[in-house]
Amino acid sequence: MTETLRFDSSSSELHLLDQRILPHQTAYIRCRTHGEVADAITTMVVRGAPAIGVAAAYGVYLGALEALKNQESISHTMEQVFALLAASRPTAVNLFWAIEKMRRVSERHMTADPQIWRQALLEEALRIHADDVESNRRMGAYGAPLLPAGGGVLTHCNAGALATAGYGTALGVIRSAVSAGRGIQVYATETRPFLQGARLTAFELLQDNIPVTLLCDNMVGSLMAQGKIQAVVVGADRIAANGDTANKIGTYTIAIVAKEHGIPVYIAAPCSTIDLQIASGDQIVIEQRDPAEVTHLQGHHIAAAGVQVENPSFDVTPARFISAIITDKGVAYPPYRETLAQLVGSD
Ligand SMILES: CSC[C@@H](O)[C@@H](O)C(=O)COP(=O)(O)O
Repeated sequence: MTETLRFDSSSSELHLLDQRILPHQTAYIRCRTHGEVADAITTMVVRGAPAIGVAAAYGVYLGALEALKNQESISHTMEQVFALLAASRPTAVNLFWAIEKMRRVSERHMTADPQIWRQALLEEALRIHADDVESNRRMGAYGAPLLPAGGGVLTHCNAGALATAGYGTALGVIRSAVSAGRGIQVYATETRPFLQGARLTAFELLQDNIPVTLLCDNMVGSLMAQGKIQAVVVGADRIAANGDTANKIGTYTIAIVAKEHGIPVYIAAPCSTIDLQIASGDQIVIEQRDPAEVTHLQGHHIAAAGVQVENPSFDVTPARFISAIITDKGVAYPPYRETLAQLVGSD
């Protein structure tokens, strides 16, 4: 699989696969400053909750290198670094989780020799990166048995290797089920307006020789009614303490239609996506993106000029529509307020 991101320690550059131009071109953008990383997150060069978190961790490290060259105090510069990265996208909690982890390491080593402080930050970013791949593989192993052998499995957006440091969350579960020989048929929604399904999910599954059938977003209900879908598995950007889950816009609609048809809906996400600080999905900030993403398709203006546009990037699926949450520490079932707290607190 094409690498989503890689850090070159010798040149201190973060190489990010430019996901805006996939699948037609494969090119990497090099980030040398925390500002370049923040910009790459905002402009969707890198996207997907776990990948955003990993990129932000390296962004903090690049900010630390800038702080060492600065005349201003290190702690003052680092506050600016944390703030800029935290403002890059609002919904995926993995961003804030990774920044917080980096902040703790920074504060712990602040009084040490500057080179020891710098090295500790690099090691933490590398650890966050490596742990993400491991946690996806564990999630895959926990989730694969839930998928129906020989059935149709629908996924939405891209919760794959491209949305993480590797292997994927929802697509990791699908990959594990395929490896275990469960013979599933994968259906991917197109995922307007950014087309993560058509461009990214289709690309990465085909790269792995996993057959996938593409659907326009508005075809989901019809396929469910025809009996072609036996399970839904998607990722998450933020899961509240009660299990309410923010994910790519359209997940809510899919979950309601799935419930009507008696089809289970599984969320696959690492514990770093669970935000126990918020009681319910009402408190999740939903990112509003540029109307041009809706009025234009690959740079072509397709909508009537002057039309008003809504472009929320995520929606919240209430916990009652979610059959189980597959995490890197095991599978949580309702009542989520208890089971998620137990999983997050466990070793
Ligand atoms: C493993 S990725 C989980 C989610 O981040 C994913 O489903 C999603 O909604 C991505 O949105 P995006 O706007 O492409 O960052």
